[in-house]
Amino acid sequence: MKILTALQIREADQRTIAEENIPSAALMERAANAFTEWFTRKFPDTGKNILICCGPGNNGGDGLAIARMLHALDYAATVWIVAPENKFSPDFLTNQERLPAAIPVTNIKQTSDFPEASEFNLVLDGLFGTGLSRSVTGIYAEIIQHINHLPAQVIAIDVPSGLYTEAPNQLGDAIVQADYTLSFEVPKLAFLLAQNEKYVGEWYLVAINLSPAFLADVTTDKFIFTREQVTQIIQPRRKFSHKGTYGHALLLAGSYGKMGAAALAARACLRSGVGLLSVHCPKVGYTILQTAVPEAMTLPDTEATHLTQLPDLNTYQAIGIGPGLGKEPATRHLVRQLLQTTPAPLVIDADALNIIAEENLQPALPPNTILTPHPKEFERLAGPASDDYNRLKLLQNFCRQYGCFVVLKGGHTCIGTPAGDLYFNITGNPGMATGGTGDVLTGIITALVAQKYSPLDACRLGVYLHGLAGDLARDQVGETALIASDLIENLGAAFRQFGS
Ligand SMILES: NC(=O)C1=CN([C@@H]2O[C@H](COP(=O)(O)OP(=O)(O)OC[C@H]3O[C@@H](n4cnc5c(N)ncnc54)[C@H](O)[C@@H]3O)[C@@H](O)[C@H]2O)[C@@H](O)CC1
Ligand SMILES: Nc1ncnc2c1ncn2[C@@H]1O[C@H](COP(=O)(O)OP(=O)(O)O)[C@@H](O)[C@H]1O
Ligand SMILES: [K+]
Repeated sequence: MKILTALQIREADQRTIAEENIPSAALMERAANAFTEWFTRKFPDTGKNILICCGPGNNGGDGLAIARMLHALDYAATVWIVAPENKFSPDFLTNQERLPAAIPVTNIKQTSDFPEASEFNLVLDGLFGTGLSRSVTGIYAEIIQHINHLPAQVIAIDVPSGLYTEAPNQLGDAIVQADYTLSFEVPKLAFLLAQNEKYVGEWYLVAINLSPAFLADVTTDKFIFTREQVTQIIQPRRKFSHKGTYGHALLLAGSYGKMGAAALAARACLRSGVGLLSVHCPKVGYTILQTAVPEAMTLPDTEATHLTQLPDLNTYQAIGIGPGLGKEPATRHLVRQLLQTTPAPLVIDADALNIIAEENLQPALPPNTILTPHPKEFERLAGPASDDYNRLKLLQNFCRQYGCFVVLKGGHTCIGTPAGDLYFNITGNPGMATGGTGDVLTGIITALVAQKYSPLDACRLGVYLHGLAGDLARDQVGETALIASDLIENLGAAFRQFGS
């Protein structure tokens, strides 16, 4: 699914109106209908007092149409029209004419127009949508502060008012802090970034059937990957296949006190369909791994506490390195050697990433290598980012410069490709913010690479299924008690959703 800019969304609206030969107010009606349908399912209690704040543009027009629809469904709707300049979009005016006289309306042009405090349970924010062109000031900013201080749940129509859809706001900008954002047809980049969490809340998309031809043709470098795409990527196992069909993976992982990371990565790798798995670990890990993961073969290093020597690398289809590795001098040397000599594709995580950053080994990364940093590890590799938008730019530049795939982990994990494209994930939950879940992801992606998925498909499939396993685990134990092993236990159920 493509992530579009505000400008592209405006073009999509216009193309839809032209191709269907409908008035623009009909598209607004469709949007308002879609919003109302979602709203009545989410808030079926018609006893609630609903305030609908409308700005002067089409976002306000949506608000007026929604007010009319909610009124017809017996909800108690009150409208505030905030427009100091008395200039309205044509579709706003159309919907103002259609507003039933029974709905109370207050026109607000200045602070003294503010009504006496009333008791609202819900506020629908229709001040500004994708038409926002500058920071909000004056009476609009006052209204936004007012909304943010009301003890009511706030639902943003299309976009939280005051939030730019694809660029950072200025510090101190007035922005609506929504509990929910219900957006039309396409996701906006702003929704996917941690810095906007308190404005966007939980976000949902509703279809308004924008021109399929336009959506197919429009170009973007930012995407969300969907369940449908995962269905297309995932390969069923074949009847006459054998363990050789699904690849032999090697994991280089673990050090004294961190063998758990190796065990988690190994178990996740096996649960993700790899044919054979070997784990190269320090000698202290031998008994631990043979006991915790009997399905894996164990190749002990000559050194007790950390990895010092590469094993023969010639029998593997994928090599994963990093979980629990430590940063001893001999291990640093091993990482450097691996980058120079690997005959198989690499998946690199954790301390292996830190070693690459500290030793400035980025230029030695073999093409199409997959790196799986969290934001701190990425900062060590690519330098500090001024904000989440800037971090995405650094991500694109890094992937282009070194010809690699980077899985930048977080609430919406983002995969960068050597072509500079970005793919965002929508599965997963905050229960996964716990030690070891990243090691699980390394194991999953290594298994998928060993099974000959392309690097991009291995990343997309791996990240999606990892998050889905987390969501299934949450259904069982909740978010607080969730631990990394729960993800592994739920990988089977995640794969089974795709018949695999
Ligand atoms: N036919 C369409 O174009 C459709 C539009 N839709 C709605 O229309 C919205 C976009 O509407 P508009 O393009 O009218 O824009 P908005 O309603 O977001 O903004 C209205 C106007 O306010 C002005 N403005 C921008 N920033 C301002 C600021 N900081 N202070 C004061 N004034 C400011 C601009 O001139 C802008 O055009 C979408 O978010 C969506 O809610 C939906 O009804 C679907 C159909
Ligand atoms: N709030 C969150 N929502 C969804 N996924 C999350 C969240 N926090 C962390 N995760 C996921 O959990 C994993 C954590 O990995 P990482 O930070 O490397 O932890 P560790 O090294 O301790 O295993 C990543 O895949 C990340 O996307
Ligand atoms: K809005």
